[in-house]
Amino acid sequence: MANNEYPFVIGTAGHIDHGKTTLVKRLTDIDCDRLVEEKKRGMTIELGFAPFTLPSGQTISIVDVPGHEKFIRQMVAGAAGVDAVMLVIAADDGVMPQTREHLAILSLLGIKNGLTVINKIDLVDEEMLEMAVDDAKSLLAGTFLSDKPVIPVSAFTGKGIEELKRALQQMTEKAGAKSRKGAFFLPVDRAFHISGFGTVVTGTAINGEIHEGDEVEVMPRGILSKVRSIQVHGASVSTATAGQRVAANLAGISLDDVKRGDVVTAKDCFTASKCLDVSVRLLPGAEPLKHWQRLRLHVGTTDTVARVSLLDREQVLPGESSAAQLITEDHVVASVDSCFILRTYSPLVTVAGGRILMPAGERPKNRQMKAALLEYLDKLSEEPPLKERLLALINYRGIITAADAARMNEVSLVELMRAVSPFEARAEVGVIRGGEAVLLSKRKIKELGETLTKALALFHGEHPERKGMPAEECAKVLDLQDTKFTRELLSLFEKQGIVKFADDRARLADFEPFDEELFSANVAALKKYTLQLGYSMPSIEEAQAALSLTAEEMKRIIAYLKEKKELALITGAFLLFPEIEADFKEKLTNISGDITLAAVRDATGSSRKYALPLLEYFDSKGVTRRVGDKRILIKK
Ligand SMILES: Nc1nc2c(ncn2[C@@H]2O[C@H](COP(=O)(O)OP(=O)(O)OP(=O)(O)O)[C@@H](O)[C@H]2O)c(=O)[nH]1
Repeated sequence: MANNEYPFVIGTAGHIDHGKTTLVKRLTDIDCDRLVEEKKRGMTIELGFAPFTLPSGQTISIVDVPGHEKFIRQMVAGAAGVDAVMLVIAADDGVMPQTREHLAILSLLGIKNGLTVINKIDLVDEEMLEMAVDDAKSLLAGTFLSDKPVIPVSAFTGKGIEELKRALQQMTEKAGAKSRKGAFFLPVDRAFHISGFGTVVTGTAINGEIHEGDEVEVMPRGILSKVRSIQVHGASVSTATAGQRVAANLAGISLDDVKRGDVVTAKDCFTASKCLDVSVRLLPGAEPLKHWQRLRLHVGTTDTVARVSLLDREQVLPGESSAAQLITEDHVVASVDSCFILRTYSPLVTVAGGRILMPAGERPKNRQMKAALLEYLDKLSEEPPLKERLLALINYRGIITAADAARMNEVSLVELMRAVSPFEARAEVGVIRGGEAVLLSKRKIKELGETLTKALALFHGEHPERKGMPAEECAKVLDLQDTKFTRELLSLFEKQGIVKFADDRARLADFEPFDEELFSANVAALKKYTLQLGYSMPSIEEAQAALSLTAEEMKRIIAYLKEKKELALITGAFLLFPEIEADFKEKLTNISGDITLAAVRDATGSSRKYALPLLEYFDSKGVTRRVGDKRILIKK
């Protein structure tokens, strides 16, 4: 960029033949009606950019937006890169229908700065001029131009032009260019081939900058290319900045790969989508906008068919705004905060427009998601600063990779992490850093924490012998694909005091950890000791004393063996292992006569103290049935 060049773009608007092109020529000495076809038809059909030197010596750009109703979509394309507008009204004609429509569209496109020029004053007398000015002022009332200058000129004779130049300088100084930080975004308004050169695209850069040699992506198809050379206003440069009119020669792609409506962007920064989250405003004179109404959408240089999904109402009334989703027929690549226009088909009339809140939206799958989406879009409608946008996104999604959050907000990962860090410090957002960084909302952490603590309580009950749930199992419980991520999450839970995480296992904070190996050894010792005693089975207390176990250890071993059905406690709290149970059953089967207590005692070599409770236990299990003082074997 030359030193005195300032990335500020003024667009023209106004009714056909009110003298926009003549005025731009008068200001800049450039005839934007340069195409042969335009000359033939006497109309501007291609956006014409002209460098304009302010009285201060600074050079800004004027884009001569065509005036004919048919070419409104080109104005939308141009307006996306416009900082201020010059609305031209001919003094002899006054306010005309297209003056009104253009003003409405400019408001919808979010233009906030500008001034009004009353042109062709050489054709009217004082009184007519006064009327034209009054007429203009009543049109401007309540719009962004109401408190801005209205300057009478004659593009033809040059009268008033110096005043206009000064007013344009003041406007530029006061307004300042739009903030255009962020990833490079260039909606393509023309693509053509120059032999010996290759494919060239032109457009107004909306965000960021590009340099010679940069890798870029042609969206929505995601075709990668390299910037071979760049021109700004016809001069070769090595860097082009947002706000400038750019021609870029793209290496390695053919003219089939890129067309008007595509977007040349920084690599991996934008997402092509068929669902745009927006704030839509219906023009005061329009018919009510119905849910699922099919309209023509213009955004940047793209136009396509879109259905308007109203999230919380059946219709939007004239003059009202609402959060909505635009469901498009083609993939659209839009930048956050860019403006759009909706037009009916027949007649082809602009009815609504608004701002894109989130370019890659998701259709809500249920009522709860819809409510969350609405809350999120309401927040975005307030045009919050980045930090709050991010918090709203994280709260809405619950869990999102930092890379996705950065892409959706068109900021670098570094900027994103910086913006998130105060929330992390206040535990409003959880950040998982191992591998790809992931952001979690407080609510999501709570939900996941609750799911995990419930699962752990069950787990501890079922596996009292185990120290905790392995990380892999936790991943399944939490419905997370990635165990590595789960481990990081478990560490975060530990930091927040939700669970304990050690030796790759999670356990409830109040669950007593213990040595699993020692536990297994104790289980084996108990079994060995009990089986050695045969039919003189020990009570819990006897076994505990014999093996020198604590009451707590014994309790855990018994719970573990019972859970695994490897131990039964029979009346009087004797320990019965399955081996003895099986042996007892076999012995009963082998008794040739009646199964009496005496016969059982003899067969097992045990005393009444053990034989009777064993028989009663078998009765309770339905293996035997007592008839008088005998037993009948039911299950053999
Ligand atoms: N007398 C007079 N004629 C003017 C003035 N400005 C423009 N004209 C004439 O008005 C006609 C239309 O001017 P343009 O500059 O082409 O108008 P435009 O608004 O750019 O028109 P479109 O590009 O078709 O939208 C031309 O014949 C101009 O010579 C002016 O200040 N005084």
